[in-house]
Amino acid sequence: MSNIKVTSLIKTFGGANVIDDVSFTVAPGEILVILGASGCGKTTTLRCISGLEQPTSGSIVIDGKTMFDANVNIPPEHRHLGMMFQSYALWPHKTVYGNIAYGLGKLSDDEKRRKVRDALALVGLSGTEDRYPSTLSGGQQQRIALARSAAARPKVILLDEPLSNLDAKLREQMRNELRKLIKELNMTAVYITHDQSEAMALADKIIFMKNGKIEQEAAPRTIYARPATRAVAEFIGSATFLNGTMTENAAEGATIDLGNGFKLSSSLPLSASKGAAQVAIRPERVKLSRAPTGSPNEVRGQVANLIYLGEHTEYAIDVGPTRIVSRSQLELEPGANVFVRVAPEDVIPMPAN
Ligand SMILES: Nc1ncnc2c1ncn2[C@@H]1O[C@H](COP(=O)(O)OP(=O)(O)OP(=O)(O)O)[C@@H](O)[C@H]1O
Repeated sequence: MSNIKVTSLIKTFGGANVIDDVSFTVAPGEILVILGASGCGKTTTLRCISGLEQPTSGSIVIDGKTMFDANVNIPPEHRHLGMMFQSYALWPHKTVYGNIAYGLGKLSDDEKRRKVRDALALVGLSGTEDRYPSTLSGGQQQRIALARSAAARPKVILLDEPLSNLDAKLREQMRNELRKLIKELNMTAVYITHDQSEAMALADKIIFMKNGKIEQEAAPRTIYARPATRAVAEFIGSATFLNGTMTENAAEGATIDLGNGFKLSSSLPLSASKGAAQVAIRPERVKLSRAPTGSPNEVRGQVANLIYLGEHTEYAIDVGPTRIVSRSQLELEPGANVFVRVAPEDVIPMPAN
């Protein structure tokens, strides 16, 4: 069962497919985050779901009802969606009550009052009906904006970078709160952002988009530990990419020879069958020691340079002609000899080009 089903979605602007055959589903109560660089098509996808943008082709089904296909195009106001967009700021000249009640449409005054009261209780701001947005903190305003989106109790809420106007600290606090509230309200959510840590913290599932296509769809942990492509590995966290020659490749794992006396084994198979191969390793997974530990994938290197970052130091280690980045708490000087190791399960195969 899914609450949102997008199938073969295409949107063309001026002859170019900015959404290029995108399909995904969102389960009831799930938070889907669409992540990707500016211009990858996130907003356009969300606008198609909301009905603000008309797709070129494809279909969109929400809660079992077809909202768009070749024969149907339900207008936004009849899709019963909650929307929280960056550009939908609160009206400064309306009270909290006025802001929330405005979106409720044609209801009796009593019903409106009840719904506003319920929505404010949900976000923990009961009793603020008569206040103006400017008398509330940034975080409280954000909660009012969510109350406004949720007041009609939509099953599905769409959020487009709703936290981007907040400062870093408040942003972090609000994203946790937002996730909690969406879960408490039992809403299905599609959230778009280009901030990877926001995506990680909020999502049950992440879709990574590039050039209007989905590069990977997976749980946050999987996206981080098993990025499917170089673009995903680069966007989420940082990584060193190593090229070598594959010497072994089986379902239980693979070995690539980096050509500097360092053979790296991976506990995952490589997608190529023979020849050149590429793997990625995360700096925080590259371990350093002054003496060898006897672990697999261990090699001697030399500290080329370092950046002290407080909780750890980022080292560039030269292993022959290969430079590997490591984040370590070890204190080493430039030029120091060091042993570098990376567990086979942390050697991530990249697709063959
Ligand atoms: N109305 C339009 N007319 C022409 N091109 C458009 C229109 N809307 C979007 N585009 C183009 O479609 C592409 C995708 O835009 P979209 O806004 O969906 O990207 P995005 O991933 O949300 O980016 P951002 O994070 O910057 O908002 C961009 O190249 C954009 O220039």
